[in-house]
Amino acid sequence: MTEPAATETTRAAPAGREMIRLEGVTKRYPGQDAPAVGDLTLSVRDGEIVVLLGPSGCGKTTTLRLINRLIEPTSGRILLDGEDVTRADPDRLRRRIGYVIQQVGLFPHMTIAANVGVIPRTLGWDGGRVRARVDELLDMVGLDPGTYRGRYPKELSGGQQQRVGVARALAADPPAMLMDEPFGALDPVTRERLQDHFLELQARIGKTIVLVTHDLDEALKLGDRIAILGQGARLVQYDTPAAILAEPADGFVAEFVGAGAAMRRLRLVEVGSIGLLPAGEGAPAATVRAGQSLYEALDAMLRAGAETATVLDEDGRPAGAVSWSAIVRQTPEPRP
Ligand SMILES: Nc1ncnc2c1ncn2[C@@H]1O[C@H](COP(=O)(O)OP(=O)(O)OP(=O)(O)O)[C@@H](O)[C@H]1O
Repeated sequence: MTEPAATETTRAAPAGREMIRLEGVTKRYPGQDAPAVGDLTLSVRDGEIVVLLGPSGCGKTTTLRLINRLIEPTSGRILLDGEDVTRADPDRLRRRIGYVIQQVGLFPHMTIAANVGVIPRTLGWDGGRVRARVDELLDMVGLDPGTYRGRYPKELSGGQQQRVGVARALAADPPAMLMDEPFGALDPVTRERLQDHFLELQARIGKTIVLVTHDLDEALKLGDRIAILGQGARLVQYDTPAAILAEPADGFVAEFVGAGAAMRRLRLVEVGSIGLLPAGEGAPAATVRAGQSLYEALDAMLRAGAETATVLDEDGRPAGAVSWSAIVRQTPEPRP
C-alpha cells in the first residue's frame, strides 16, 4: 500500500525573490588568527524565517550584525533586496532592517510609547502619526495600548518587554528583521507562548527574518529553513527542519541534532497528511485533530494507553484513525 507523502506542519519556505544575500563575506577581528566569519555565502528569500543555528562562538551574532552593518565586513558583499548595502549609509540601512536582541535594550527612562516611537520620530513623522503607529504596533504584539503606552520598561515582565522590543523593531515597517536570541532570556512557558505568538504575527506580516539561536527545538519550530553553522560561520547545512532531521549532511550535524531526531521529526508531520485507517466504532479512547502533529497523536495514545487514536476533522467529526504502527512507518531512520 502506498501512502501519500507526509507534509510538514511548518509553513513551506516561500519561493519568493531573494531579500538578503551574503556573498563571500569574511569578518576578521583584530588580533584573531581565525576569521569569526570566513567566506560565507547565504541567501534569504522574501518572507521566510531563516534560523542561524550552531555552537557557541561559531559566529552567529557576528553574521547577524554584518547584515545591518553594526559590524563591517573585512571582505565580501551584502545585498538587501538586490542592492549592495556594503557602502550604503548605515543609519538608513538600519531603518530598513528591524533589530531585536535578547536583553531587549529598551530605554529605561522612556515610556513604552516613546520607546516604540523612536524610529518614526527620527524619521520626522508628526506626533499624531507616531501615536497612531505606536498604538497599532502595541496592539499587533498583543499589548493593550491603553494599559501599556504610558508605562516604563521596569513595570513590564520580561515577556512583555520582549513584545515591546519586537514592536519597536517593526515601527518603520522594515522589510527585514534580525533577531538575536530573542526568546533566550525567558522562562520556558513564556518562551513557548511568545514563539507561538511570533509565528502568528509573522503569518500576518510576512517579514524576511534572520534569527539566531543555539536551541535546536526553537530552530525547528520557527525556521522555514535552518542554516547550521560550524566554527568560522562555515555553512554546514542549509535546509528545511524536516530535511535536516531526516538527512543530516554530515557527522557534525548528526551530532548536533543528536539522539531524538526521529522523535523531533514527529512534531513536523501532520496527522492528516498520512494515510488514515477507517475510524473505529464506539467512543474513542484517544482523539487528535487532523492538523495536530504525529507527536501529539502519539502523546494522546500514550496517555490513553491506546494503540490507535481517532482523527477529528475541523468540525470535530471522526475522519479516520491513526495507529502506532502507521506512525512508526512515517519515521525513517536518519542516515548515519
Ligand atoms: N568584538 C570582538 N573582538 C574580537 N573577537 C570577537 C569579537 N566579537 C566576537 N569575537 C569572536 O568571534 C567569534 C564569533 O563570535 P560570535 O559572537 O559571532 O559567536 P556566536 O556564535 O554568536 O556565539 P554565542 O552563541 O556564544 O553568542 C568568537 O570566537 C568570538 O570570541
